[in-house]
Amino acid sequence: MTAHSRDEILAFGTATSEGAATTAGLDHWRSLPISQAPQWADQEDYKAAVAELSQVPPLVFAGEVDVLRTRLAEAARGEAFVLQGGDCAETFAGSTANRISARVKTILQMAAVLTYGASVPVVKMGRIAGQFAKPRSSDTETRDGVTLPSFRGEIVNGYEFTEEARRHDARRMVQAYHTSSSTLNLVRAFTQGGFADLRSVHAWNQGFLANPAYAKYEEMAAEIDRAVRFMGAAGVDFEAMRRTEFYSAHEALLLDYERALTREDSRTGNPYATSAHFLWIGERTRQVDGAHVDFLSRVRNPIGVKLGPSTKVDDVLALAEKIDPTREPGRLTFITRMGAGVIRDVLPDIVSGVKDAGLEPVWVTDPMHGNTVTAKNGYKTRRFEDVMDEVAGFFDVHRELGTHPGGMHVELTGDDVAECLGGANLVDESAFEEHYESLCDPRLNHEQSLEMAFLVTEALTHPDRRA
Ligand SMILES: O=C[C@H](O)[C@H](O)COP(=O)(O)O
Ligand SMILES: C=C(OP(=O)(O)O)C(=O)O
Ligand SMILES: [Mn+2]
Repeated sequence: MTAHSRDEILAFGTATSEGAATTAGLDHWRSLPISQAPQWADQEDYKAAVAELSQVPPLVFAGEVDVLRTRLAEAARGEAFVLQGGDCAETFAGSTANRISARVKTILQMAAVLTYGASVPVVKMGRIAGQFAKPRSSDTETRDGVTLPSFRGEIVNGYEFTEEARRHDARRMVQAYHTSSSTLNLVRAFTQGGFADLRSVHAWNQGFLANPAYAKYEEMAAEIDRAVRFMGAAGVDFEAMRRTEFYSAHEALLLDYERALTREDSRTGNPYATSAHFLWIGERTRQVDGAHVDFLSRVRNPIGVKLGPSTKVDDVLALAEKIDPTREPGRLTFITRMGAGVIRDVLPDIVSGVKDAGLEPVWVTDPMHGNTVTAKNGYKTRRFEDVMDEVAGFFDVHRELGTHPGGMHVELTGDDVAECLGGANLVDESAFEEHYESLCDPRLNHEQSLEMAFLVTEALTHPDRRA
């Protein structure tokens, strides 16, 4: 996140539909078909929550959001690489200092590997400080003959399998806001207060050096240390290295929440979603005439859209026309999540259709969501080799078409969990019982995340070799 002026902070007003012309359509989504919306149990609680959220301070500022758009424009041109990472579903209880710092540190380490190894600036973004709402394949879940509403993320209901916990409780939106606020406060402190200093690159390593990814990281950190000492001796001013830009992002699934946190930038009259810098539209809610696409087309934040294996080129062009009619650099990111088995077959038509239409979005790979399988013992999991194969397919397709592989979007944690199978320090199913913590999708653990960063660096520096 970048420094912002006092004027910018004061520049937000509550975005009312009666305001400037640009904010007039902010409630149009309410008249459109909507997927994955909760059914709030208590209307009074709902009204009170929305009223409260309409008055709270913004979590992010217009100036920061505008800078991020320019960074994404660089990634679209192939001048930077985007790294988005974090939980599938954040939790209130998991939003502790230790866990947040482990996640931020993991992203910083991966970014250091990419920046140092591939000499490319990395746009760092967390699925953090707001990633609380989950779309589900099924509205209900059945256990031992009992059927209850599915868990939809802690902003909607609780994970516990009881009728009370699974009720859609609008007061949770307020708790999600406050948890996002304290999380982002810590992220800002870490990334602006010296924790992200590249001179700490060594101190971020936390694992046993016998594990290959940690050993490799240690080697790289020693090289960076040497380079830093050399630059220091040569009189380089390190002040800029103490801080790093770090952006927040989540799926903009819960439109009640997003609408209530939208504010008008009084400098321009433009509406900004202030819940996060970057918002994306999920695979299940990207209908071009639906509520989510309509609402997000009206805020100034850079917008991502997930694209799954059934995506048609015409849908993609229609989404681009609706969300980015003026073709503003950095406005639009397509996050492809095809599945390792089909990416080489389905991605080329989409990318070439977009290229032929003269568009230049950021192309990001999400190698997680097309590769989910159920393990023999019932856990949702992903194989590290499938994840890496999708990344390799993504690089292959963009290399063949002459387009830019602009970044990756990964579900990961800084903790030593066992949720995804494989990796150099082999995780197998027997570890799930004790070390599977995710309430939704399986994440790469800390070591698997680092391993991925090394493999992707290789793909960026030697495009002829496989990731
Ligand atoms: O990230 C989210 C999941 O992929 C999504 O919630 C679907 O999961 P489900 O099939 O378990 O509902
Ligand atoms: C639900 C998610 O992804 P997708 O919309 O791609 O399925 C997610 O990112 O957690
Ligand atoms: Mn997920």
